[in-house]
Amino acid sequence: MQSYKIAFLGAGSIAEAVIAGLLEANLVKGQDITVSNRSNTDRLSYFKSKYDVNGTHDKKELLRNADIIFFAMKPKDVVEAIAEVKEYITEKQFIISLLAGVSTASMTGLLEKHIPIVRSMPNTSAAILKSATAICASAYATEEHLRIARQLFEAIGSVSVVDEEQMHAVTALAGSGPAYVYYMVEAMEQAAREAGLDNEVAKSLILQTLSGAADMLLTTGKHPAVLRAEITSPNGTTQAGIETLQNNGFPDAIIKCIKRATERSHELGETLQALMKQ
Ligand SMILES: NC(=O)C1=CN([C@@H]2O[C@H](COP(=O)(O)OP(=O)(O)OC[C@H]3O[C@@H](n4cnc5c(N)ncnc54)[C@H](O)[C@@H]3O)[C@@H](O)[C@H]2O)C=CC1
Ligand SMILES: O=C(O)[C@@H]1CCC=N1
Repeated sequence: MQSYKIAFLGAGSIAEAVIAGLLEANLVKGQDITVSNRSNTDRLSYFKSKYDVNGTHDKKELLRNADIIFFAMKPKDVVEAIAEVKEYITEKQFIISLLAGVSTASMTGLLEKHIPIVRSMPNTSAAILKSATAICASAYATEEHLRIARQLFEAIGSVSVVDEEQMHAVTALAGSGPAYVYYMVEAMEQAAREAGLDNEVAKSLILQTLSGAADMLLTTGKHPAVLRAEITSPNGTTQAGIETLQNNGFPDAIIKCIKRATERSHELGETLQALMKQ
């Protein structure tokens, strides 16, 4: 891949996961990445020492040589962030937005110029090259911008190209998705503790079970219901467990969870639009 100078506006969890992944994949050199945040100097020092990237609070300096600018602040902070940097961004650069809920049209409105934007939704598994990322292009992004973004995200996981309206559901499913799995692991660990299992033994059993199940889905191509049936002996332990999940609304809770997170993504975008009208 051609070498690009990359700037990050925001140095939080997702910026770190993406940077760690890009460096691990050897796609970008640390010295070609510059990171900025609102004011936390310790956090920039952490990035510099851990990843050998550049850090600055000087937004002009950050953007001067950047080919690609990652937007990685919270949605509520994007108005202030764009106000601070818009005079330094040119149409020759392009933005990769990681923001949940925020449309490329809103960002273009705030930028007041036709900067190409590729809206993206990775997840924190980017750090180990296992992100499930979806991307879409703004009205001013070309196939070439989409191709470059795709290449970057393919180095750190899988990439799906979607319509922008679908980004809300994508965010609920895959952006937030790892957190739901971690929550389930927390519950499994608690159950193991209550059953008197040694913590280390329980952890090893749970993690191998999860990773084995994910690999079974990936490698066999079988429908999850078929794989589930293969485990469920009539009147056995699995049947008893699954019935308990059903009686406690497990499928319904998961469906509601993803619907509510999708709705929340819409709300984040609407809050920003209301702010822009003020
Ligand atoms: N955490 C996650 O798993 C994922 C988060 N996202 C999106 O990424 C964005 C960041 O999320 P996190 O990393 O979790 O947040 P975070 O709170 O960990 O980091 C936000 C960063 O933005 C910086 N920031 C705030 N205002 C700024 C400004 N005006 N200029 C420059 N930097 C500024 C903060 O100092 C901080 O470094 C959000 O929009 C979120 O929707 C997307 C995919 C996954
Ligand atoms: O919780 C959030 O809003 C962000 C978006 C996807 C993951 N974290």
